[in-house]
Amino acid sequence: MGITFLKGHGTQNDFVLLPDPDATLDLTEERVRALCDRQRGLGADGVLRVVRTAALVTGEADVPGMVGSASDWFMDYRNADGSIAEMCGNGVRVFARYLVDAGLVDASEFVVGSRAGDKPVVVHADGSVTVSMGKAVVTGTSEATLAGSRYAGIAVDVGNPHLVTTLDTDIAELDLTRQPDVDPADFPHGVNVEFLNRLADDVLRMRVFERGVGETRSCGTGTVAAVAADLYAEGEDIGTRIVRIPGGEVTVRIQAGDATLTGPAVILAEGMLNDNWWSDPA
Ligand SMILES: N[C@@H](CCC[C@H](N)C(=O)O)C(=O)O
Repeated sequence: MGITFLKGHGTQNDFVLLPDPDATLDLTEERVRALCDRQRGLGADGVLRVVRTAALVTGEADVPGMVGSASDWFMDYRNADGSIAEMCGNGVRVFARYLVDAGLVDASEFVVGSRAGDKPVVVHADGSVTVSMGKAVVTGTSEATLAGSRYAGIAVDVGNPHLVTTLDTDIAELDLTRQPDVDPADFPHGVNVEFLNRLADDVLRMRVFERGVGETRSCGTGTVAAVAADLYAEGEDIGTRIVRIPGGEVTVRIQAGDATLTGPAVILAEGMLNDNWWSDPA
């Protein structure tokens, strides 16, 4: 029979989508790791399981963010290493694009459920998607160490944890093949680490080392954290920035109590997973 999958990306942060409306798929860590592996699997930064929220209410009642949700569809996000994360800003935009393209939602504005709560989305005619991420909260300061250099950073909670460092030197020179060291006391559940250059007052360049993945070509929550940290450093509460990442660019607008993220969201392929491989992903 096979298991349907789709492949999508948001500014080259790429995902395998698994439509699972009735929440029947057994999505183990091993299966996620195999799916995301770029040699033995399809290759992706993460997996988006597409589940009806009502199916989780009866089937997986302990999923955070789902209780009291006004959503019809829940984004069950997994990192490439199989770990679960609370939120994925690019993922939710790709998820919304899929729901509309597949005819599962007949509206351009709706709510997607996630472990970080309901996220309102707007699917635009030009292919881009805006998500309201809620409030990005500056939680303190810390530092990251990379190749012996220490970088002061601002910690930001966007539903998931981030540490944003702003450099005077060119971030293109950084070696992000290795995970930056951080203080585990500050980040007991790990952290996504962003490196920024300010190109202009309203334009940032960013690279990111994602928790549970490694360097990715974009991170939606990371871009929101970056703008929140940049505004904080400038002594401002609200503002809009274009964030250039290796996979393209997004626009982040921070207002009182909310942050919106806008950028492209693409579904590029659909296929079937072999049942034998799913039973025993080699
Ligand atoms: N790429 C995502 C973030 C995915 C989760 C992150 N790796 C974590 O563990 O918190 C995004 O677009 O936000």
